[in-house]
Amino acid sequence: MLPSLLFNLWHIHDYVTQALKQRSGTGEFIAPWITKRKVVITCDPMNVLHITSKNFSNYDKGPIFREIFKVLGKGILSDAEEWKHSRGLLHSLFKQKSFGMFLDKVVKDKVQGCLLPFLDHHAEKQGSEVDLQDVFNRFTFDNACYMVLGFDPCCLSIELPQVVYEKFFSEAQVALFHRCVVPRALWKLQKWLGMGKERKMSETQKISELILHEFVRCKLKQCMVMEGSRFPATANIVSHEPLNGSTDALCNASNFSREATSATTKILTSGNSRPAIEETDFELLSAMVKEEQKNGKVDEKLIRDTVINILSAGKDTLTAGLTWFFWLVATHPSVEAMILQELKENFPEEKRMVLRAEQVEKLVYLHAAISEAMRLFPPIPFTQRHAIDSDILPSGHRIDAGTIIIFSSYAMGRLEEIWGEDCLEYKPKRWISEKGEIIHVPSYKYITFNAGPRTCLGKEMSFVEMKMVASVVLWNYCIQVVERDPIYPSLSIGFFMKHGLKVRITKRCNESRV
Ligand code: HEM
Repeated sequence: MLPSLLFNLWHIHDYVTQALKQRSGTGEFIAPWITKRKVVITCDPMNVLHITSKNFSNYDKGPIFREIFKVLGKGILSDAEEWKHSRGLLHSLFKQKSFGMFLDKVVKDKVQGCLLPFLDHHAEKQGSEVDLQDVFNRFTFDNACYMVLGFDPCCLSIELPQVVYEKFFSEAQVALFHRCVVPRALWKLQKWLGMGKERKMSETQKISELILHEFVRCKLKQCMVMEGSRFPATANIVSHEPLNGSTDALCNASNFSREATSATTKILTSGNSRPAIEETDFELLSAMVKEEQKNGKVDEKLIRDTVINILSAGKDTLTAGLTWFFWLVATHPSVEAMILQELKENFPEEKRMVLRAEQVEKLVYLHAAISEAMRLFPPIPFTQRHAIDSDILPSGHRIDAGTIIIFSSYAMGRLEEIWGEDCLEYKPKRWISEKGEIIHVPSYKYITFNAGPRTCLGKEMSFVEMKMVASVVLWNYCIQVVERDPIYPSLSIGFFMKHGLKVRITKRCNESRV
């Protein structure tokens, strides 16, 4: 299958969807480059239920995932004890009311302070093109950093500055996807030779370790000072150097690292356009340190890995989700009209429509429009698992120990059996019941946020953030897609648009809200 796979790589998700359709939802093949293991690809909801929930303990991320995604370390995106520990920790933090309030404040401040001024600026320069994907990428990165680390790198500003860390974060996505599809020996060789995407990859690893190493260290020190005698003796902190050596050695390793060092220094010492973290704020890194302290041990590396896991889990997914959503709305005027109608009915007094988290809960149609966009274009289009022991799937396929199983969320979102004959159409109404409520679709059918014990921890906050952004942007601006570059996904772990989403923005007048 390799020649066919490589030939169809540019539209891999549609190719897989078609192939699965011809095989009643599940196909298997031997992948010689993955040590002759069997790979099973499925979009059968019963198989997905089995793997993610019913026989959960038999399916982990496995050694191949760990090798490919080594850059993510051993936090919540790993297996076994590290996963359990990190999941418990994050789950308890995310459900706290103060975290919800902090999220609301962070997003609202960023929308008001950066996103709206940026869009106003471009709306005034009529005719100027904006890449909305890039805008959302910067927006979500700034928010994620502020929420997790308590600093705002200010990637989203009118000058669109190059922020080294963000740039390499995005490049790592492409390199990781490359590792998933090319023979292992090839990417290993490229890594050894320091060539191509692998060169970028190792630079990314160096910089993320460098920056986070410094950051977590700084934060631990700060926490010690703030908490005084209540904070742990240093002996309780399990300390680690970055994987690739000491900070100094990293700085000397390449030009890139020197660049990174100055970026780090800048970040650590200044550059915060938002008010500094206040006492009542709930920045995750400090909250994690405090929570770990209650358990008697602060593992610096685990905290660092958890931080990088949250940054990568939360940033690109939201960027991809927002980008495809805005493209679909801009190309479906009837959906846009319904969203505006709902805003008008629910918030007749609001001028700019910068809503709070509790306000966006009322927006059922908008919720449906976002769910529908992520059905057709799931921000994580496929998920991989590894079978620990042999098993038989509900579809009858035999699974040997060590088999890799991939479930395609993209194909599942386009299954006629689940969504009906019009499954390829963008129809938010399919999500709304006669009573006007959101119809619950079980997560093993709508797999966008995964299912079972490893369901996404950020699902609710993602809807809140996306609704806050969508309501204010659609209310205030008309978005016209520039029809020049074709719209199709890039070959990346995150489901981005290959050429970005180029649009022209104008201010919306009252008449166009009717
Ligand atoms: C539209 C936005 C999002 C989508 C579509 C999404 C989707 C997913 C998916 C499919 C997984 C499973 C990945 C796998 O097991 O291989 C996952 C896991 C996870 N997500 Fe999200 N995610 C989104 C946003 C977020 C945000 C904003 C956060 C947090 C800030 C977050 C935190 C997590 C975490 C911690 C996990 C790991 C859960 C575990 O393995 O126990 N996600 N997400």
